[in-house]
Amino acid sequence: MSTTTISVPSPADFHVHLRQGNLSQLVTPHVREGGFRLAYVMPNLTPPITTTDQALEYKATLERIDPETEFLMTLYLSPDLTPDEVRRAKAAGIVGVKSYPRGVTTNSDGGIESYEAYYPAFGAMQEVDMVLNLHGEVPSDASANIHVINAEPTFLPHLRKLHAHFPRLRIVLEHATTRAAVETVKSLGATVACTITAHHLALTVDDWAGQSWNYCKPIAKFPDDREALRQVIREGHPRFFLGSDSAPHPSMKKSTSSPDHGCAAGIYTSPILLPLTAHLLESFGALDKLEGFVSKNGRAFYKKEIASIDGNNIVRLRKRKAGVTGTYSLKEEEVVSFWAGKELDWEIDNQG
Ligand SMILES: O=C1C[C@@H](C(=O)O)NC(=O)N1
Repeated sequence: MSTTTISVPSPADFHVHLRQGNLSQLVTPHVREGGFRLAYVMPNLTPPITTTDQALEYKATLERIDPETEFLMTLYLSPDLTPDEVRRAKAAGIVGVKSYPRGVTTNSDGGIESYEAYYPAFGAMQEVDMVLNLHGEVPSDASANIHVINAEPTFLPHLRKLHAHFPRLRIVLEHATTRAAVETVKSLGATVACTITAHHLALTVDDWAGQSWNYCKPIAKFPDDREALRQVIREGHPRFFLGSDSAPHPSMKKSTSSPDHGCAAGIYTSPILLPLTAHLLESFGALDKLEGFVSKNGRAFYKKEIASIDGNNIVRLRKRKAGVTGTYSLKEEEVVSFWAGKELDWEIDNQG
């Protein structure tokens, strides 16, 4: 690998929010502009995507916006997900089901309150080989001393239990932020994997306390937790891969300048994702793991290996400092990218 250019075969973002309406028109092309060829699309729209028909309609809309990106669709876990609906979804090419515990993040009001209630659906998913994507936090509960800092470690027993009950069900713990989560996933079998975001490789608590643009769920944790995320990438562990959780929100909803609304959880990385990931991996000595982290590992877990490697699906990065564009807008929509105003050491050279 040269130190001035890197070629990555068909990068895949295994966790991204592409929204709806004008916001979707604005952000969907950024997946490709940010260097990615495949988007694993989250279903937390309003209303959420809970049925096969809704997911297919959403997919068609995204394909109209960008016909060249491959969109893999998910359903939002809800009582609509009967075993029959699982089989229908599988037959229609839907890849996964995303579980949001109630109230932990954006559009999770319809989220779940018990995993056991969904055991029949999980059994059907195991049978037909669909993937279960877990937002790995439990809701805050002052009476049990559960809060945003310990919500992920407190969730991990649920992951262990689900894997024990459904050992052949492919499960992804999404956007891990703690050493405890990394160690738990490593200790489990080949059917359990884990996504890591780019922003959690950069941030710790000090970066979001008082800085609403860096607020997301799960929140970035302590330096030692961030080090565990970096270390597992340095090791090249095959069950850990990129899922950006790129989550655009209108600027007004990220700003704390008005007292009548809180700050939306979500960090927007799509437009700069591949250069940002290369920049971060290089900063902690893992640039040689870039291909595994952004392409091979996730593709192997999802059984979406690249059919043939040719110029069309190679994305090249070159080492050159480039400023991060701050604001993107379309009609009345405006979003601001992570690291706006900063510099990255890598930029996309050409796209096939
Ligand atoms: O899990 C999530 C959801 C996402 C969103 O905005 O949809 N934002 C987040 O920060 N985390």
